[in-house]
Amino acid sequence: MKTFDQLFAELAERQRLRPDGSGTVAALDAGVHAQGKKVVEEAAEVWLAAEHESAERTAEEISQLLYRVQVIMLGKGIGLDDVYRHL
Ligand SMILES: N=c1c2ncn([C@@H]3O[C@H](COP(=O)(O)OP(=O)(O)OP(=O)(O)O)[C@@H](O)[C@H]3O)c2ncn1[C@@H]1O[C@H](COP(=O)(O)O)[C@@H](O)[C@H]1O
Repeated sequence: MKTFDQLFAELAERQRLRPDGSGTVAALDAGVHAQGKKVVEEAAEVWLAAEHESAERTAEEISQLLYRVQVIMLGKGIGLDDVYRHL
């Protein structure tokens, strides 16, 4: 189990070290257009799961959405504090 902040730190490390086989590195290299499509896709899956599936399945989709949002943040050079100060 990990928190939003812990995942972000892990992904930032992937961005820095670029280990072979990292899906995050591939997603960052794919660019903002592909990253944005993934955010929209996962957001739609959250909505559909919330309407038609269990809370557990919905939570799983939400975790994937959070991951995709973090990829966008890293690609754009946005840190956690840049977002949190708007909350
Ligand atoms: N939390 C996630 C995570 N959530 C979602 N995903 C990616 O999103 C995919 C699921 O999304 P889709 O529904 O679009 O599935 P898909 O279309 O079959 O997948 P793709 O073909 O798009 O990869 C997963 O297969 C992963 O590729 C994630 N990939 C990685 N992480 C975590 O990120 C960290 C770093 O991962 P790597 O960079 O791969 O080492 C690790 O702790 C991982 O657990």
